[in-house]
Amino acid sequence: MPKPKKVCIIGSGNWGSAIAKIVGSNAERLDYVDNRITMYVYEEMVEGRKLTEIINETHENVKYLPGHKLPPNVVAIPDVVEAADGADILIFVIPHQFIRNICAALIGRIKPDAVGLSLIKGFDRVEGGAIDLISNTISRLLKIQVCVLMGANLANEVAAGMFCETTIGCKDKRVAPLLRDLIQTENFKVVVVDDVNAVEACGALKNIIAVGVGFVDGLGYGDNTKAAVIRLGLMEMIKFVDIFFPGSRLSTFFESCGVADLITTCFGGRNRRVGEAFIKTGKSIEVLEKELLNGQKLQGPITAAEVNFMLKNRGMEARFPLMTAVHRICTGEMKAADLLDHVRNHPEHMQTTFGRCSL
Ligand SMILES: NC(=O)C1=CN([C@@H]2O[C@H](COP(=O)(O)OP(=O)(O)OC[C@H]3O[C@@H](n4cnc5c(N)ncnc54)[C@H](O)[C@@H]3O)[C@@H](O)[C@H]2O)C=CC1
Ligand SMILES: O=C(CO)COP(=O)(O)O
Repeated sequence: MPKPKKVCIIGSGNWGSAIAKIVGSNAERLDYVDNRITMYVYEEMVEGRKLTEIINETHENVKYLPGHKLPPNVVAIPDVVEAADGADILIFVIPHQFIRNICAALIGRIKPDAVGLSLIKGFDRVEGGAIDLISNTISRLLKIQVCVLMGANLANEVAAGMFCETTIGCKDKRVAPLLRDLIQTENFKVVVVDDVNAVEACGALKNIIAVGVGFVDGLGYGDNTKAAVIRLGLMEMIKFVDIFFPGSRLSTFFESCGVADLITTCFGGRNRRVGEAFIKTGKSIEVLEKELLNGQKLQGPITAAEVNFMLKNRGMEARFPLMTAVHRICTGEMKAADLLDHVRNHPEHMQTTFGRCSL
């Protein structure tokens, strides 16, 4: 009988805690998974007590997922090396800006045959004026295989057990069922596809579009305008994947990680909410993140900056007017009121089978 697989969750924010609830309870019934799930918690004081102590005593992440009990087999650990010690499966779920520091601490300290599963949405700036997928960065630094999980998964709804779907991107046919069964529940349905790059790129890019949709809401435009911006955003996502991840499949956009995640984030996500508040209050993104999110981190504006970094370096900003406008509005380079002018002549509007009217 092989030894049960040890699982470590690296991250304990809103999504990290929701996924800990699922993985902890699945571990209790799966005989090939070790019952003890370790969860790395970035230590902080909450009302005079350490967050790890609160989680381990009350089984609730009172700061990032209040109102939901974690299974008692989920153990909060403030040291990432200790949490990951001996783990066969490492679930990465931290805001993407912290991934390099976390990996730096783990280099040479994890099992060489461990498998990673990244739930992280964002990109990493790399040499040559480019950006890379977070899973590639983890894989490169830690020298392990890294699969991804992305989907229309607002954490609070998942934690409440409301039905949704998700997408795992995994090329390894032996690993895929293991990850699926570790994550899947009656109300959290997993579809596995092997188009890993597209799955992850969708998850990262939709956060930029959601910020733009927040601007649309803040400016008081209607639902038709919102739908247009979502559609143009989707077309830019497809074009981005087509250019930078050739060989990806269009069908992946119809999985939960694609259109569905774009829709849910553009209606119920933090990026949309902060985008709207940015317009209505005139405060900076950084200030609003602090004021509205109670320690949770916004991914859209920094992802917009990462994408723009590469598009600018390659002279491709004009091909992605919506993503470019979102970045420029966030940084104050462009007035939000000019958003629609920027997308009115979107390349998508030039795609017509008919030529100019000659009547
Ligand atoms: N919240 C959601 O509904 C969903 C989030 N995601 C993605 O999951 C990833 C993680 O997001 P959440 O769990 O929502 O986190 P969060 O935004 O709720 O919480 C922030 C987390 O970062 C930690 N942190 C703060 N400073 C840190 C540092 N210097 N080093 C390491 N950790 C630090 C905090 O302790 C906290 O756990 C992101 O990429 C996000 O886009 C994906 C799907 C759903
Ligand atoms: O990724 C998400 C839902 O799948 C959450 O989006 P927000 O970060 O905008 O809340």
